[in-house]
Amino acid sequence: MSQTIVHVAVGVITRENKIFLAKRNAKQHQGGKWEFPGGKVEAGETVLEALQRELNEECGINPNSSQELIVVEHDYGDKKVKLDTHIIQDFDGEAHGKEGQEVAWVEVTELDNIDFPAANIAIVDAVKAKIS
Ligand SMILES: Nc1nc2c([nH]c(=O)n2[C@@H]2O[C@H](COP(=O)(O)OP(=O)(O)OP(=O)(O)O)[C@@H](O)[C@H]2O)c(=O)[nH]1
Ligand SMILES: [Mg+2]
Repeated sequence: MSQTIVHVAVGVITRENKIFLAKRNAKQHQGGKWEFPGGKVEAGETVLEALQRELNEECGINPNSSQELIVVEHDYGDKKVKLDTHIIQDFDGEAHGKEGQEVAWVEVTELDNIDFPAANIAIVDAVKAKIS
């Protein structure tokens, strides 16, 4: 049976060679793993609108600009996702776990040691190539 692809806006929030990560709630898909904040693009929304909304809801920041980084499609078996990933260097507000989630600022060089969902391997490679 063919599955719908879930379109996700993902934000790589960065400052001084560090990246802001959040831990996924145990009950969520890929629960307990670390993620780049973001979420599903809703009907009638552009990716950038979804990115703005999700980063505000989840981390309390408002991006002033963003750059496209990579689009990753991945099939988890139980779910197919398309991660539309953007780098955010310029933002207002102090990034924090607004929904009570665990968060961390991690050096780019440490990203290889983080427990991410499988789809994120390609994102991490793109981040390392772009920021060092
Ligand atoms: N935000 C985010 N989602 C990711 C990443 N990697 C990855 O595979 N995903 C997958 O993308 C899908 C959608 O993301 P999400 O669960 O954050 O969506 P959302 O904020 O709208 O959540 P909700 O459904 O709990 O309201 C999930 O299946 C999640 O496992 C990542 O780095 N960041
Ligand atoms: Mg989310």
